Amino acid sequence: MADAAPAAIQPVSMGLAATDPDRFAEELGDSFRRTGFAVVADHGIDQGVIDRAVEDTKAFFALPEGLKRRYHLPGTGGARGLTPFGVETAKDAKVHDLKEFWHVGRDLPDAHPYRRYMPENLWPTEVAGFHTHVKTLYDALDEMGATLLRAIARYLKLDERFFDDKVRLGNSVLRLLHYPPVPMDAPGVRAGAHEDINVITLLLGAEEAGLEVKTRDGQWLAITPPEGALVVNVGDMLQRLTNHYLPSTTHRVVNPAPERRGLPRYSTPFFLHFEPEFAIRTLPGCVTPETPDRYPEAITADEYLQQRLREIKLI
Ligand SMILES: O=C(O)CCC(=O)C(=O)O
Ligand SMILES: [Fe+2]
Repeated sequence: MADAAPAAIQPVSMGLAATDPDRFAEELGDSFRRTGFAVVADHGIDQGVIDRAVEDTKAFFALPEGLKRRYHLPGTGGARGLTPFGVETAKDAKVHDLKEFWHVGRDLPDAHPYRRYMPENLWPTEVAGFHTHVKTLYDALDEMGATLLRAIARYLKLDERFFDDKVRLGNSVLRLLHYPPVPMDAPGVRAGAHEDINVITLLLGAEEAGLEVKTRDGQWLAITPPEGALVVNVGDMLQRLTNHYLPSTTHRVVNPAPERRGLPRYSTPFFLHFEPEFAIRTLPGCVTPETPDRYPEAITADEYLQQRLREIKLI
């Protein structure tokens, strides 16, 4: 008999974070522990902030190819500006993903010691509001991420502020993604199966179908968040820190059904990272006789990131 369809991921209400933080931490953490993913309803980020950034994203990607390419800086790992269609390839995949994207990172003063990890942002001058609107969304997601990490710290029985100083100047990146319409004979998928490298990912825009997560028993489960919800998932850095107590699960974006192939898809994952010099060392509370430490060697967040970017052909 075929396996039963896996149960959809139940939304967790962000409102609980203020009224009942223990329950919020429990519901969020249990969802992560089961699937590596959580769906967060009523997240409180102003819809206008999201809409303005998404409109400007659409306007940028509608520009002529030659103009857009002026914002591609080869050899920088795609950390800022445009990564054109046909570059990113999921680890071990044979064909590239069907997407192009723009990366925005943290703004730091010129003389800041972390500037060697976080180059200056690029801003397209062709779309008037882009800089202000996209930066506003970056800041909102940065703050939301810190709030979610307090709940995760609570779930892990750490001091609630454990993550605060480890992510305050994190090398976090907002990715504005455009998946163009998919021709019937296109090789590959919008985004091949992969795990995220970072600590947690906050994803807006997954209401348009396509995102799927691999369950423990190997089935693909469609993520179908209610309108306006935020999808959050555990990345490899948090998986490593927690000795796999919180799993970083494989996910992908499949091509649309034939009747929807003519439509583009836009989404905006925020990859929340640690500060580059933070040493990722297994949390003692996540090591037991049954689950010995998988990572006796610590690694800095930046070293780990560089290793992984090589694997996905971004550097
Ligand atoms: O577009 C999406 O819904 C997910 C994108 C994703 O998984 C990624 O860019 O890492
Ligand atoms: Fe991803």
